[in-house]
Amino acid sequence: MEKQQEPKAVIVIFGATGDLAMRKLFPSIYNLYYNGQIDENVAVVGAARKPWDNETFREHVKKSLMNKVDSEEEIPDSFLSRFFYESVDVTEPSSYQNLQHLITTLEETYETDGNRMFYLAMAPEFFGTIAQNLQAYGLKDGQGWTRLVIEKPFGHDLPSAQKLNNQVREAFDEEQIYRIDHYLGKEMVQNIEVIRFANGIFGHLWNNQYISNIQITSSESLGVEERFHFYNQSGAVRDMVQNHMLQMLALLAMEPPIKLETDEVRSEKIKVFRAMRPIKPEKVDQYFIRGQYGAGEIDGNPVKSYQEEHEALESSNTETFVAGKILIDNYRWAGVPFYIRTGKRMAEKAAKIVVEFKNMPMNLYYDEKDYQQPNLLVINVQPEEGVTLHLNAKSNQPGIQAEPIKLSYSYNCKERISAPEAYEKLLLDCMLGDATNFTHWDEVALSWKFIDSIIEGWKMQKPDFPNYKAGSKGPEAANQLLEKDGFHWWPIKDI
Ligand SMILES: NC(=O)C1=CN([C@@H]2O[C@H](COP(=O)(O)OP(=O)(O)OC[C@H]3O[C@@H](n4cnc5c(N)ncnc54)[C@H](OP(=O)(O)O)[C@@H]3O)[C@@H](O)[C@H]2O)C=CC1
Ligand SMILES: O=C1O[C@H](COP(=O)(O)O)[C@@H](O)[C@H](O)[C@H]1O
Repeated sequence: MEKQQEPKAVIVIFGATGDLAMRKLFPSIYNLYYNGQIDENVAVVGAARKPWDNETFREHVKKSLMNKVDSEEEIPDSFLSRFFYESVDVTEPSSYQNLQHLITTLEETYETDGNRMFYLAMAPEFFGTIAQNLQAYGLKDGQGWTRLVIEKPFGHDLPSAQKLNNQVREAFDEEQIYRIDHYLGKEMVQNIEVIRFANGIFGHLWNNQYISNIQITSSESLGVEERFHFYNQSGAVRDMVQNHMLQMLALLAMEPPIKLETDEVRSEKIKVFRAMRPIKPEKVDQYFIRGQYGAGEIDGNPVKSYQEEHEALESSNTETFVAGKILIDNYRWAGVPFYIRTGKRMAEKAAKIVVEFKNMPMNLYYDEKDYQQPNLLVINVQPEEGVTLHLNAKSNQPGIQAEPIKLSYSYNCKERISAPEAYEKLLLDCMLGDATNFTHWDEVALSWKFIDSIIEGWKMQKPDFPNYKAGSKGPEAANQLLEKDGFHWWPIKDI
């Protein structure tokens, strides 16, 4: 994979007036600029239908940074002046001709070596059209590299993802396509590989001889907000499990790649997706459970049920919570359940991975009949970023010989500089030609295949929704899923 160390490019953001650009993309570009990771050889073109000019767009970009930067911090003109706006309708050929003209001019001014990044921050129904028009009107054929960043969701199921992929692949090569999964840009998700492959104590124990189960949780306290329309057609399994949760699972389960290179890492992840035991639709209830929140309370404030949030959601059968057990049928993981859990309107906003090690065969310090304290490796993905190792050590309490202790390391406290945001890292990776933390088509296809049969199983029966209270830990069935295997969910707070 060709890599380039000096980020030089014209970045075209389709959907530049939208929510993602405002909340994530502009602040990330600013941080890259502020930290000196991009400089004079980068220009940004915002493209959307609003009839804005450069000045209006620059004001909008400035506004997007206000929540992110110190109130004293002036956004320098040298930063804002590299933002340009082109009013386009992505379905109109003339839009691409105008864009081509602007990009070519900026390439000369900013000496970008003809490199072009097209970021599709638009509704998914436009992904294929834009890719094909970029090719048809010659925007893809610059003098340097051209890369296409595609937001999620990449399809709604395997057939639609396949159709979209065919459209995109008619115009772009796989090497040019950067399918974004922002969890792969998170500091602690990237840390999974380092923890596993740079530490003998974990590397040697990372298998079914020593690990009893692995739990991956991403819980949110927010509801569906303005995205209810999209979310109601998608649900938690498509919105979170098909992508973020399975990507974390793949990083936890994959074999060590022979090198830390894009193709090697991806190929190990793909093997994990191939080894996931398919869930037959008629057996879905044994492996996956779903939930939808009813009214409840979060931080002392009353919260409406999902169905009450908008009239379009009335009597909706869309799940806002999923918990599942995934088995990986290979030599390393046979018999070790990977439990995943994600939901909206839960008590906490947190993402966490807990690796539970098997108990000692004969523990001298804990009576077999009593509750044993297994060793846990906890990877705190967010909001705190860090790792905690749960061990047992001598107790100084009278009558108690051993007690659980924790060794903790928090990244948030490490240095004054905060960890870069996921989007920031991924944008830079794309400019540097590093696709390791983007998903290959085979990963997307295999994960949809796995998810589709779960959804097929769910379609066979009407769910009994709502089945968990907003502000709770999810439906009781999620606890039973683990209890029948002799396990329980580890808490997501204070662990
Ligand atoms: N927002 C988020 O937190 C997340 C979003 N995503 C994904 O990112 C993508 C964008 O999401 P989001 O920003 O929320 O969406 P928004 O609805 O906020 O923005 C959509 C953008 O598309 C533009 N647009 C719509 N139709 C056209 C058209 N025909 N021609 C040109 N521009 C058009 C709109 O601008 P205008 O009206 O001016 O044309 C707007 O800039 C989606 O794929 C979403 O799934 C993924 C993860 C999180
Ligand atoms: O992709 C998505 O992720 C967010 C959760 O991301 P996080 O970084 O805040 O954990 C989720 O809210 C959204 O529904 C989903 O589309």
